[in-house]
Parts: sequence; C-alpha cells; structure tokens
Amino acid sequence: MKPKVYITRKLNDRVVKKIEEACEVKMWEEEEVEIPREILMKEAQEVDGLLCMLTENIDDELLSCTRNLKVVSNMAVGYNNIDITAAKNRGITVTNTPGVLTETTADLTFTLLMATARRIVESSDYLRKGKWETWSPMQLTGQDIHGATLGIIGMGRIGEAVIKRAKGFDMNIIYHNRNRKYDIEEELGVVYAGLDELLRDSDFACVLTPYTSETHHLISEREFSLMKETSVLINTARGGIVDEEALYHALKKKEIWAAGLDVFEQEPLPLDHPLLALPNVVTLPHIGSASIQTRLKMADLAAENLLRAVTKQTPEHVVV
Ligand SMILES: O=CC(=O)O
Repeated sequence: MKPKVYITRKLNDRVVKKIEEACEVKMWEEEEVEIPREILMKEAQEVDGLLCMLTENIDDELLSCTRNLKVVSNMAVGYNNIDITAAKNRGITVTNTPGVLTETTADLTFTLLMATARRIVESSDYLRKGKWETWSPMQLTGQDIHGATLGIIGMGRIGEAVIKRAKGFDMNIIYHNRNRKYDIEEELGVVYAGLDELLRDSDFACVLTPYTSETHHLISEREFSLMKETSVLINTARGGIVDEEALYHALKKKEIWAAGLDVFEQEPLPLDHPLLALPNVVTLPHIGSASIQTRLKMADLAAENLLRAVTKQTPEHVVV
C-alpha cells in the first residue's frame, strides 16, 4: 500500500505528479486561501506525511491527533510554525528547504534596503498622486547606501549572501551572531560586534536571525534607543524578532529614520496596523523567497524531503 500524504496548499502539477508516483495524495486545492484548522486536523489524522507551508501551525495539539505521521515537510527554511520538541517526542521527522532560497532572499533583502533608504515607494506614490510639481533640492531625499555601515544580525547563509551584495556598494560590514564565524570574517573581511555595539554603529541594521524563544523581541525599546537617528531597520526574517509596538514608537519619536519590513508579528498584516500609517516604513507581504525559480525549487525540495521520509530514507534537510 502506498503511503498517504496531505499537501496543505495547491502546488504545481509537476511536483504533485512526482509525489503521486510513490504516494496516495490529497491536497488543499486553494492557492490564496489557508486551509482551515479543523480540516487540517482531520486530514492529518491518518496520513504518513504532511507537506505544509509556514502558514500552518503544526503544534502539539495537531500532532497528538495523528496516528501514522512520520514526517512534516515544511516548504520554508524557517520552521517556527512547527513545535519541534513535540514532533521529536513523537518520533516525527521535520524537514525544511534551506539553500535553494538563499540568493533570492538576499536579493529581496537588498532590494528592500535600497527601497527604504531611497524612499522608492513613497516617491512613486508622490508622482502617481500628482504631487510632483517641481524639482527641488531636498525633495524626497534619502540615505546613501554606498559607504554606509551595514550591521547583520544573524550570520547564516542569507547573511553571507547579503554581504556579497553589500560589498558591491562599498559598505562597511559588521555582524552579530550567537557564535563568531571566524572563517567568514577572514573570507569576506567583516567584523564581529556585540549586539549593542552593532546597533550603535550601523546605518542599516538587518535582521536575519531565526525566530526562537531566545530571539523573540530581540529588537525592542532599549535596542531602538541605541540606534542612530539616521538609521534604517530591515527585517526579512520573522516578524516576532522585532517588537512592532516599540518599532512604531521609535519611528514616531524619530529615534530611527525608517524601516523596511517583509515580515510581521501577525501575517497577513491588518490594514489598520499603525505601521501602515507611517510614510517611512516600506512593507512587503512576506515575499523574501518569491521568485518563480526559487519557489519551484522549494516545492521540489519539500517534495523530495517528504518522499524520502515516507519511503524510509533519510531526507537531505532534517531539522529533527
Ligand atoms: O520565510 C520564508 C522561509 O522561511 O522560507
């Protein structure tokens, strides 16, 4: 009998066909609508494998309803949506999709940094709203990117890829990480800093650390008070790492100059969120890895991880 799997969002036919060669597949057929919790709970009960998105909360309650589940294959590199300890205690493998999205997410991180520094969205709206009546010396002036100091908080694969882009702009690069990365310091000529020192010295502070209980609200009121009035915060990691209320106040009080955010504490971001009322915040709907090529590679890798686990082989990217 073929293993049973459930896919929590419509994936492209090619990937689904590949999974169907080895498995009995059911899928939530919607692309833009999340699977309701009660349907997911029901579908997860009998399956051997679950291929899910970062939008699904795979918690202890859900895992406790499953009878045959062997693997949760997350189509994302971040896995804060999954209770890793609960999965481990039940002997359920959890996999993710690192590597394939590194360069694409670094592209978006740098795009967001540049868009925020040079007020690109605000300037485009200015023109479209008919406000452009003349050229004037200080109109829509932003911050220079070239020669500025970039502080990277969380030095993993994406951080390294961002550094390579920043070097093309002659930026000075400092980083903070739980463990120092001497090889990267040597290879890329970047300098380690304590978090407070990094916040004090950076013109652009870029959050790229995983979201865990230790990094929850890592950047909050105290941290914003250390930053320069001209500095820009960029977050393309997870919303919960930055205390959004503190960020709002820091921007209002002009403790920092602007923020570029691809991720939020609550996603989708409610339209009445106070951050959306500020002109110096660039907001994106969690599109870090959203290139056609990369999203297809992520789906392939999530499928490969799932197939390996349900056919008793070791997947390439095991979290636990
Ligand atoms: O945010 C996206 C991911 O973790 O892959």
